[in-house]
Amino acid sequence: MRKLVAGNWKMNGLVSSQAEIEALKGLTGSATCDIVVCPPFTLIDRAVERVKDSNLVIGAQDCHAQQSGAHTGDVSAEMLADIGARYVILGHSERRVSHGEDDEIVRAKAVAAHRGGLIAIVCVGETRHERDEGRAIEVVGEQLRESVPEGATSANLVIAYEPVWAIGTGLVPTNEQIEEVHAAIRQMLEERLGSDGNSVRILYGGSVKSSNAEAIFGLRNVDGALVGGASLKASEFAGIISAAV
Ligand SMILES: O=C[C@H](O)COP(=O)(O)O
Repeated sequence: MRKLVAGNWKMNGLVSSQAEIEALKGLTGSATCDIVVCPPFTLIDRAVERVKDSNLVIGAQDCHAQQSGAHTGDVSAEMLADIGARYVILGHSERRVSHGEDDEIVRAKAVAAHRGGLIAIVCVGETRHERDEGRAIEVVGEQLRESVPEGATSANLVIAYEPVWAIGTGLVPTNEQIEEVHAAIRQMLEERLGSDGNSVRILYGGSVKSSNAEAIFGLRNVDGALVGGASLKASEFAGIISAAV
């Protein structure tokens, strides 16, 4: 399966940061994977213009479940599609924790993403405590079952497995731990989507760097990465992308 490497800039980036996208274009012209950059809302419009005629596409980090209405401060999937975004990250643990987003909200947002024509990158992952209790697969399974909407297909859905304890910490699960969870996700996707579940890309996220990317991409059922901090610097992100063969 062709790999997908997505960069989540989180709440980072000013207009001047567009230079990183320009640099990334120059460094990834011969990449053999799909590449998505998800800057903050404020930069999406400009970023879409920048990546025209390149192999980069632009995504967003969230969307509202409704198409329009009295939702101060929110942005709909249709608005994102309207300015050229192609993907949207949903259910990131930073939103599940600090914005109280539960699986039902994530599912409603995924429905909205599909309605708006966006590809939803749905994030799942256990906390340290849940892993220590031996509940990682149970927790991820529950999130997956409840967050993935009817109508999901390999064309409009990507799953990102992000153990909460590995995000921004420099800690990475063992190869066995990653393979075990990704295999469980694959099985659940097959049960849910039939043979098409085999074609849904499952990304790993959490402290991915150019120095560990090759090993992670070599694991079974790892179809790419969702990269946070290391996506902010074009040269480092390009190093990850070049490992995704
Ligand atoms: O969305 C990306 C993840 O939260 C991973 O972040 P990180 O690469 O900084 O650990």
